[in-house]
Amino acid sequence: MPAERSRRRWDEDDVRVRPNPRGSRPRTKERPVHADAVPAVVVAVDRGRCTCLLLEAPGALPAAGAPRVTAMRARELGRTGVVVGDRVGLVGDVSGQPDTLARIVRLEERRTVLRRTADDTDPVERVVVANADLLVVVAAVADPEPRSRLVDRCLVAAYAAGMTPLLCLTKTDLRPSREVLGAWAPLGLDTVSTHREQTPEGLRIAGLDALRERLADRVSVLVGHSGVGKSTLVNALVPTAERATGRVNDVTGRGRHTSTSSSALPLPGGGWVVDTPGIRSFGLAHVRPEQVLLAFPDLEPGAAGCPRGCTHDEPECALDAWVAGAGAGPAGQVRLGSFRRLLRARTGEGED
Ligand SMILES: Nc1nc2c(ncn2[C@@H]2O[C@H](COP(=O)(O)OP(=O)(O)OP(=O)(O)O)[C@@H](O)[C@H]2O)c(=O)[nH]1
Ligand SMILES: [Zn+2]
Repeated sequence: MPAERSRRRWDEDDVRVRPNPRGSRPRTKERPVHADAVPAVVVAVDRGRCTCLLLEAPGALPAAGAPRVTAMRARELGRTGVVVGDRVGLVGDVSGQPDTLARIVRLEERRTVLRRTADDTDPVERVVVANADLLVVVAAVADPEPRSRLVDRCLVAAYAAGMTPLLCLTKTDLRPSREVLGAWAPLGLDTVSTHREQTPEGLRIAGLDALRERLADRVSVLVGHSGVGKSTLVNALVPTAERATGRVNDVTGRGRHTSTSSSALPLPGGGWVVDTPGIRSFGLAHVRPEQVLLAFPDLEPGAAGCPRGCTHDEPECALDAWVAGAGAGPAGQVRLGSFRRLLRARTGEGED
């Protein structure tokens, strides 16, 4: 009963977003009662205290060296939680001096919303990161073996969040990436790969340039199963991050370094990476078939003939006829298969 109640409460103030590939400017959700509020973005949340970076302009990305202000949510925001990536308005002491505290009086409407699922320790499905652009799905080609269902689930989470997915295959020094790419090839996913190599200076991660290019001037979130090399990547990308790397812990699914709070780290080349040590799975129960279909523009027109409320995975679904009539081109059948695989990945217990 309490879980059900809190979930409903959460849903009431939750922000609904539509995937917005063009990334238009966020609209203001709360009435701007505080005309003097200064724009900022939340880069870390720790027990109700938010570290915010002041912005030159409300829509801008923060500069790494922007003034840092600690702030608390004002009561007038109601129950709405503030998460990393939120764009906010601050009043009060915004000097950023030690022991000062500003107040968050405004929360801008979220352009993208990445959620994580309820779990044993927390029965409420929560927003983890707001306004991130790119979901980097990190999977190792080996050690640990790639888990296709988990990758599929991450992709669905990206589409549902309104974020662009990027597949990052790590450890290609252990096995050629083409051996594992087959499962995702029909999705036409943007993919990069990284590997470790021995240099006279020691071990280093190679292949980072392509990844850096994708991350530049965007806000990205790295997700992936424990041990795939996320911390190693973050350390290589953000030399000051110093995240602990560890062995795979098959029992807990976590590495040695576990922390529950997310934080955004500035990339030397511009842009931010959000480190979310807590995310191991996503809540996908809320994801509608239509949201996943948006990721398949070649199939989308075929759904015009579907019955109302079609799950797109039922005998009456018009997509089969559309594909059979070559409406989606020569790859239509394979694409439809991938679409339905992603739909099915939303539900059921298992791998993650
Ligand atoms: N062979 C090889 N090993 C790698 C590579 N990248 C990381 N590793 C190793 O893989 C192991 C796991 O790396 P981590 O960076 O800790 O993985 P993680 O995804 O952060 O894991 P958690 O912290 O448990 O979530 C470590 O022993 C790394 O040294 C790579 O490109 N090639
Ligand atoms: Zn249908």
